[in-house]
Amino acid sequence: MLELSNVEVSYGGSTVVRGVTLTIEGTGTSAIVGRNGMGKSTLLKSVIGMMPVRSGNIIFDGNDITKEPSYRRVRAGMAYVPQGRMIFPSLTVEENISTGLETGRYKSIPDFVYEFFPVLAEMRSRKGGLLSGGQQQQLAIARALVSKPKLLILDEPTEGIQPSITKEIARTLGRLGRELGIAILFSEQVLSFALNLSETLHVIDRGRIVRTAKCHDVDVEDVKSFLTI
Ligand SMILES: Nc1ncnc2c1ncn2[C@@H]1O[C@H](COP(=O)(O)OP(=O)(O)OP(=O)(O)O)[C@@H](O)[C@H]1O
Repeated sequence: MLELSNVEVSYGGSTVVRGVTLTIEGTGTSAIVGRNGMGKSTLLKSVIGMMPVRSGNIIFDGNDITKEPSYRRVRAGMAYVPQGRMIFPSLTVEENISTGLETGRYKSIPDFVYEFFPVLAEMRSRKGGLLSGGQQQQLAIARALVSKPKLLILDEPTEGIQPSITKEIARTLGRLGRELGIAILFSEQVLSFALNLSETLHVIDRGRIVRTAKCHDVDVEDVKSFLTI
């Protein structure tokens, strides 16, 4: 579904993603793990089109989208949940989710969104800024779902969220993948969350993918050595 070949991304003269090549299958869940500042967010931003690539190619669903603007990537079936969630604090839950309807896949919020996130149904009239971190994360995922994505991209979904809630989010994301057939690609620093949710693990270190493994036979100690300072 998604193929990155030799992707390089720079801020000015400083290259932070260095020759990344990876493939994401049409179903299933893949994690990119790495320490702070290793290039996870920058890599995901280049996939959704918020950062231009300096060289390399991105193929999505058989089409070269390397030069396509973000809105076309969303139309083609990608959705993105940014780090820090970026919900609109002064809009209600329902209004926040409705901003995702602009792609036109659904005319109104489909029922399945509230079925996956019942807490959002209870709070649909509450302002987004009054929600807890975990509820805001669910809101950001719900907003991404109404564009009917084939690939859901999440940047550090556990950041700033209590462990008990991250377990619930992992369960819900797993269900979304299985029941709606959405492929999931996310970045993470919390290895337990990544192993719990994903089938394939990629380790990023100083802008390079240094390990790729199926989660069931990953060498956990080896991966941990890239996550600790
Ligand atoms: N807007 C920017 N301008 C210049 N350098 C940047 C910018 N954003 C990120 N960087 C640098 O690029 C490198 C990779 O950052 P990036 O945010 O992609 O890492 P990350 O692995 O997602 O880390 P984090 O967990 O902190 O988000 C870091 O050295 C960072 O300082």
